[in-house]
Order: sequence, then structure tokens, then C-alpha cells
Amino acid sequence: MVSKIGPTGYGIAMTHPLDPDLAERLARARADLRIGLPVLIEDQTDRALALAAETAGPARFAALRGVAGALLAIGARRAATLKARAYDGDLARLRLPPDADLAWLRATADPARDLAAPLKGPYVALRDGEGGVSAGLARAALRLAKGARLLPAMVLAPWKAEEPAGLVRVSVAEMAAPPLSRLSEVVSARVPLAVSRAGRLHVFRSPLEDAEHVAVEIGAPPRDRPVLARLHSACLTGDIFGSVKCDCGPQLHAALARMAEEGAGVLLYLDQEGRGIGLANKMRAYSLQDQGFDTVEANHRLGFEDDERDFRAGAQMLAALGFSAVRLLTNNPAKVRRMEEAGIAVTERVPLRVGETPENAAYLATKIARSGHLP
Ligand SMILES: Nc1nc2c(ncn2[C@@H]2O[C@H](COP(=O)(O)OP(=O)(O)OP(=O)(O)O)[C@@H](O)[C@H]2O)c(=O)[nH]1
Ligand SMILES: [Zn+2]
Repeated sequence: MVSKIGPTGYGIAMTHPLDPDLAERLARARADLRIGLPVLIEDQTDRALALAAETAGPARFAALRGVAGALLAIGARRAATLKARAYDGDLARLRLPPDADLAWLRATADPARDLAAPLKGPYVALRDGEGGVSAGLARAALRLAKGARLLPAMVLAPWKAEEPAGLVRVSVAEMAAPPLSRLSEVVSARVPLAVSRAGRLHVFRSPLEDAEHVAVEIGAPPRDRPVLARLHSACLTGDIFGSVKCDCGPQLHAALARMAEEGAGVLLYLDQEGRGIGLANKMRAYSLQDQGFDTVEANHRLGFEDDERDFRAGAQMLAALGFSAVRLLTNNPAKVRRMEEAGIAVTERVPLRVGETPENAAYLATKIARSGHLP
């Protein structure tokens, strides 16, 4: 059947080469949420404007709150802390009180503020069929927030009117199958390091993220043999400031030293701060840890998985540099599995146990007890 679609012709919808594609619209949606702009989310029957609770400004929040059927979607764990029922399983849709202001919004969204901001309840959770935005749209909105490294708490307003000019529009179906981002090398240059003068840094970017990942190559590792490699996730606190709350800094330096000793290696420094939740959320997790929650529980209370990293970036960088097999410096068997799944053979796991302190003993024990790390 031939159907007429838009101004571009007949049959399949044609797009103009200058139109943003799905991956680009998703990247823009994440960027817009981070700067406090709403995104239009739709499924076959409904559409809603979605604004991140964490970045919403007063005027935009007021504009959405004024729409009949507007609500706040949060994760089920957050709802439990707020003593609100989660009728939608993994999430709850809360009624927006008419006098709700930004202080209410942020205090409701952010578990790290619970001690400072007395809770703003009681909260009224909406049941199936109530509220102007479905659980399906709300779920997609929360996923988008997490992808933007924002707290999963979204103001949603049903939107029947004309599409507001300039806002990004994505559908739930599109979000279900986000395209894999492809990294490519932007530049490489020689950087003599304290541990080895034969250092070279390769910078990688994906067109879809603002992340920049770095491969530190030491010596001239032959490409036809397994290379000593480390997948290191960025840790500003440990790597730069010498925090003793984790073991990252010592692991980083020990890995480089080991590569220098052997004369060759590759350290992939992945722009995935806080196991992929971003620096601000890691600090929120730290503030919850100060209240007695462990590293896994703290992530969960914020609405994130305990590990949100995607190690395919590391595998893509290794492949781009010409490596197909590694001897991987890690205590985390999940990293070995992820590498193999991504097509990089792991011929050996090389343990990396350094930097234990009284302050990180409980953190390291939790990773062994709950995250599958090897002792
Ligand atoms: N969310 C969260 N992230 C943390 C916490 N402590 C450290 N991190 C992050 O965890 C990551 C460190 O993980 P890695 O050392 O790369 O890997 P690993 O899974 O511990 O496995 P190894 O290879 O054995 O070190 C960094 O991104 C840190 O910022 C925490 O308490 N909460
Ligand atoms: Zn760390």
C-alpha cells in the first residue's frame, strides 16, 4: 500500500539529510534535560512534556504544573522512602500539590536532601488510569533522566496542543532501542609519564555523547599478542584528590607502574564517573553512605542500578587501536565477561589489589559481598 507521508513524497517517510536522526534526537533530549528544557515524549496514544526535577527552573515548572493532569514521576524505591504507594510497580506517579514550588520539587526528588529538608509530604500516588500521563510514558521519561545522569524524577504534563517550537521529540518505541554509540579516535600525542617516558595518549569521542575517553598506551605493545590492559572508570575523588574512600587512585597508579615495568600496556580511562551515574550522583551516594547505607544501597536509593557502566566503549577503543586480546588487570569478573561479549578475548585476569585503607575496608568488602568482586 502506498500512503502519502508528509511533504517528501510517497511510501516510506523520507527525511532530509539535515534532519537530526534518532540517535541525535536522543542525545539532544539528554542535553536539553540537563539544561532545564522540557522534552516531548510520545507513544501511540499520548504525548507529554517532560522536565527533569533536578534542573527545572521556576517558570517552566510553574507552566507544566498548571496543566491539568500534570504529575511527578519517581522510582519505586524513592516512593517507599517518601511513604508513597508505587501503584505502577517500578515507579510512582505523584500528584503535584497546587502550591508545589521548586523547594518541594527538589526535596521530593533528591534523597541526599532528606536530612537537610524535612520531607514535604504527605504524598498522593496516582493509580492506574488516574493522572494525565501513563505509567509507560513516565517510565520512558525516568529512563531518559538516568541516561542524562540526572536523578530519575520527572515532572510530566499531558500535551494535546501544538508541538512547542524548538523542543526535541522522542517516542517510547524509539527509546526502547537506542543506537549503540560509536567511538572514534580524534587525536593521539606523545605524553611522557613519570612511570614511563614512552607514553602516548589517544583521545576518543562519540558523536552522541559529550564524553571523551582516553587510552594511555605505554611502550609499543605488539598488536598480535594479548596486551596488559586496565579498564579504569574515572574517579575524580580518588584519582585526582587522593580520596581514601575507594581504591581507585592506587589502582590507577599501580596499573600504570605495572605496564611500565613490563614495558608495554594500555590503560583505558573511561569517562564513566561514579560507575556511570556521574559525579553529582556519586556525591549524593556518598552523602547517603554517611547515613549508613553501603555503596550498593546508596545507588539504589537514588534510583540507579549499582553499576550503570557500559564497557563497550573500552572494547571499541581496544579494537580501534588494533588489539583483539588482553590480559586484564581487575578484580571484577563482570569486566572480563563484558570484554568477551564485546569481542575482546581475555586470556588472563591479572589481580590488582592495592590501596586498602581503614576508610575503604567496608567499601571493598561490599564489592566482594554484593558486586561479585574477587577477594
Ligand atoms: N556510585 C558510586 N561509584 C563509586 C563509589 N566508589 C567508587 N565509585 C566509582 O567506581 C568506579 C571504580 O570502579 P573500577 O575501579 O573501575 O572498577 P571495579 O568495578 O571496582 O573493578 P576493578 O577493576 O577490580 O577495580 C569509579 O567510576 C568510581 O568513581 C561509590 O560509592 N558509589
Ligand atoms: Zn574511586
